[in-house]
Amino acid sequence: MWLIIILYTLFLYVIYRLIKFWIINPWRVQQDFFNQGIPGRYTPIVGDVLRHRRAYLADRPFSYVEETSAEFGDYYHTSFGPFPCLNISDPVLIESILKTNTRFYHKSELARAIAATVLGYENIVLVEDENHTRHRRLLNPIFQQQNVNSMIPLMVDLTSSFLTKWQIDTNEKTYPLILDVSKEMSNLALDIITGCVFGVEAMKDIHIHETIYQSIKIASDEIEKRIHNMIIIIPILNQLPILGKRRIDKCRQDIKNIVLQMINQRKQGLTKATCKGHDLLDLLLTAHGDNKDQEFTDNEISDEALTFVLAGHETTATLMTWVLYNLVTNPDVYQQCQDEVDSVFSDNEELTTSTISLLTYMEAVLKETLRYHQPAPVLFRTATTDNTIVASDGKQIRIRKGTDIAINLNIMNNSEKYWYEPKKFYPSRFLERHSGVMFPFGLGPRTCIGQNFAMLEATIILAMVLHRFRFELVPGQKVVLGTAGVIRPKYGLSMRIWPR
Ligand code: HEM
Repeated sequence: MWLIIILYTLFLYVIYRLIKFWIINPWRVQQDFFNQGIPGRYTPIVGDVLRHRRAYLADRPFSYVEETSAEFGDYYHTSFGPFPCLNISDPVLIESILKTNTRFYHKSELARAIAATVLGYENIVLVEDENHTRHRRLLNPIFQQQNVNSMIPLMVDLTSSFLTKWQIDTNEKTYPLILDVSKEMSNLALDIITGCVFGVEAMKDIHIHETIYQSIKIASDEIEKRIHNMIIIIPILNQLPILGKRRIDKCRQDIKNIVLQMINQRKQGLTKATCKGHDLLDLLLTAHGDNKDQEFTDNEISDEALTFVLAGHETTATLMTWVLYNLVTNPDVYQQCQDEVDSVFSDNEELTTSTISLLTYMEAVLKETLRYHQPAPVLFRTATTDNTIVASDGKQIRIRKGTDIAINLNIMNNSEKYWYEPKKFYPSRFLERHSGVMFPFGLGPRTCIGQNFAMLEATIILAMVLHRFRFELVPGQKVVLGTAGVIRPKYGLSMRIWPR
């Protein structure tokens, strides 16, 4: 009898917790927003998940956010399943969350669930508070401009050997090549980041190369599927070894074993960096800030190395894919960029810090692409404590602990409030005085640590690609923004390519 009562009570308790989690909590948070006069929409249980999904399936993934922002403005509340969310695209609020009040905000459970699937929790992307400060203090020097600049020859070599794959004998009349530049840029960015992190010698080892490449590709595909079927946001279920989780765990373990083996070999002096200065693995092995006791353990080094690869791979590949698209769809811009590249290469010049600094229009093209097709368009945070933030119109917003914040950077990038003719791809705005605001690499203490690296890499790739090849869009294809953390084209991006 007692056993039945206990089981029954337990059952009621579980039901109560579920109702509290799925219905009562989101309702309370959203009701609180309504009471403060903040616009928004409350849909019990599913929240706006179905609206997101409909927009994605209709090949207009951003239409949902665009339409909702147009309806409610620069701050409004919705929920994503059981997660109540304040959506913001107001620069003052963004600065408040990412910079001024950063101690009240952690990475959101959703962002954590996605990143931790492959990276685990002990890496710079996911550690919080003092632990993050320690990681950042040790890692910041690695990405100082002089260290990054010392990798220019390596980036040039890696890009050059990748591009030989596009160079076939012209007599074969096989041109134009028709390639999915989205895939090509993904492979090229992976070559560069793995070469710069682990060294070219290590990546020439077929076993290492295949394990890392295959594991990253399989894990990324599985994660993308788990984002779209929403399994990734469902607590407990997302930990079960089903729906790709087992495959992802295996990839994670395979990469980890290889990276630990590489660290061991580097420590024993069996391998060395192949660039003029140090590669990122060297720099990680010697990172100890002011205090030797603060050095990273091998496990941490392995996690950080993999973090650089994952954080720096698809982001840069996405930027390069959209920059090529923006060039071929804007012939005047393409021509101006091409002229600049040709003038730099005219005297058989090589790419060095000084020749790269001459590519000012190209820099503007890259910046305009970051505005127009921001690779990481939405950042997520969760409030760790009740607090109040103030919007640019002076409105005070009380945020309850546990509320998610979706920072819609792309809405701000495309808003007439901040940009002149935002729907136009117009790189020259970055050569003129402009009052636009954008944060393509985030803001505050968690701003992208690899941004110098990324901009340098993007400039080198674009300069070399334009110097050697000519591009045209394959007509008639469906070019659609995809969303899985970064905005790669959903159906790829086919281009015709000729040597110059
Ligand atoms: C165009 C290329 C890139 C873009 C658009 C980009 C964008 C971003 C953004 C927006 C953040 C902030 C995330 C947040 O606040 O939630 C970030 C963080 C980060 N990025 Fe990048 N990134 C790029 C390339 C790279 C590269 C090449 C690397 C490494 C070599 C890298 C490593 C990181 C790391 C480690 C963090 C976490 C920093 C922290 O939490 O302290 N990123 N990135």
